Amino acid sequence: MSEESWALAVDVQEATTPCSQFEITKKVDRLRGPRNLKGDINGNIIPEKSRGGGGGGGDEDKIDLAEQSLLNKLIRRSLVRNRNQVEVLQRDPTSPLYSVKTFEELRLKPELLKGVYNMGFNRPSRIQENALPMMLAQPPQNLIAQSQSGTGKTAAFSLAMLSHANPANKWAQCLCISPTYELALQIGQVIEQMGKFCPDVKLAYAIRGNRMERGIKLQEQIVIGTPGTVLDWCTKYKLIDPKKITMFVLDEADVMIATQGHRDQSIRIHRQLSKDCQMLLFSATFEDSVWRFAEQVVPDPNIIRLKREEETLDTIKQFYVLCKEKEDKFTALCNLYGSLTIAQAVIFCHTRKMAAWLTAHLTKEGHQVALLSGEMTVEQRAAVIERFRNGKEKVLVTTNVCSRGIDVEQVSLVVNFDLPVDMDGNADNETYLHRIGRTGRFGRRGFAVNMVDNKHSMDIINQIEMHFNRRITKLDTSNLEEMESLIS
Ligand SMILES: Nc1ncnc2c1ncn2[C@@H]1O[C@H](COP(=O)(O)OP(=O)(O)OP(=O)(O)O)[C@@H](O)[C@H]1O
Repeated sequence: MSEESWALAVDVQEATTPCSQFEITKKVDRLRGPRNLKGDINGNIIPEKSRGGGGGGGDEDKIDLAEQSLLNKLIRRSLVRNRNQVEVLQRDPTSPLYSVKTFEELRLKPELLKGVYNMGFNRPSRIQENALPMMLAQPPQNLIAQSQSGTGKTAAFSLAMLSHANPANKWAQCLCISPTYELALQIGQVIEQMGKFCPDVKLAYAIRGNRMERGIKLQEQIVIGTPGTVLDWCTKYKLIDPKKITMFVLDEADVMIATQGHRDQSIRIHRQLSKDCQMLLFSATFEDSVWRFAEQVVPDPNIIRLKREEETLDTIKQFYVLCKEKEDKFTALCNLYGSLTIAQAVIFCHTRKMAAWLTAHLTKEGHQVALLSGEMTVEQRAAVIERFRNGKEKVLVTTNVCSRGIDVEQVSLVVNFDLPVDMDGNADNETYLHRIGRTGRFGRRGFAVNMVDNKHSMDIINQIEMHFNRRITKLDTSNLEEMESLIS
């Protein structure tokens, strides 16, 4: 079928049997069974291990778990919203369950409390309410805590380590391992900031490049590092006596086990610790593999979980536009943009090449455009997102690489210049949800426009419609009146 005729066929089909296709695909979807959607209204980047960005095409961006995590940290300004209840599973269900509503209730050292308030924290976050009393309890309790990125885990264990460290003892007492150099530095910054008024508590970084003399003993009470270097410091250089570590923190367990060699190194470090050492493990996700690892590292754990908030398409109007080729998509995009009052828009392309092409053309048309793609460093990506967030550019063109990284409340339009597909070329519903889920946040109305340029992409739209059971309406961007009446 030629492009003209398939577009016509779609028109005819829509005009005559408006719901039939919708119904059929719905049935197919039911047969396929439910899919595992991990919603996140906060725009967190979620591991996409199983996906390669979809559908072939050469230069699509791949996403690295540790990079995602770092990007989240770099662009996050505050706690993410989560209205779900925290689930607590106590090791000893008969012991009373403590939770705190204020930092004062934790009876912290005044200098530490000052550091917490100095960071602008007024009250504990949802996960901190339960995790902090458990981490600070006497006798020490082991903990496995899972909640999405941005809910306050790092701040919680930083506070626990600062509270636990005894400045009178000049040896390493708290050991924290993190999957990468950059992530370790980020944690270190939190500890330094929070411990600003506790000058006697010192921090050492066990990361590559930080060369130490063999045989001397570390004087610092807190050590943060990556598994390889920490292992060297414990075994080869003997800078740390693992038996004197009384608090062990394993951060980002999901990222850790996804990184080659880190799982085994973490277990080797763990084996050297004393049986009485308090074990704390944190993870943003909790697949079976993470859980199995957690159980190995944390005996007799208390477990705290905060489920993600489900993302919803309820407040989002979804459309598709029939186009012939990329130039046509571009014209449709310009029509759309010219006729609507749009605060800010995010446009998703499948490949870097397409994103670069679109950015160049939009810029030529006089739009202020930001481009985000995989060849940039994480810091560059964070800077682009920051500029966009501050309204320096009104349009952000991007590939899958940050489909979940941007948390910009003023985005009212998301355009799928290329539709999200999985490696088999089928609709990638999860990515679709995350892309357009960033409009219409917190009860605001948002619009999503999908560019459809062949029969296959029309099939994808149908698959998405059925999956979410939400209508995606055809939009004619050359008909201003129709467009205004639909998008209002
Ligand atoms: N009690 C609090 N009150 C206000 N802000 C907080 C509080 N706890 C943490 N924050 C802030 O919220 C943001 C997220 O916190 P934090 O980094 O601890 O979360 P996280 O769950 O470890 O996420 P990630 O793994 O992505 O770092 C940070 O900007 C942090 O400064």
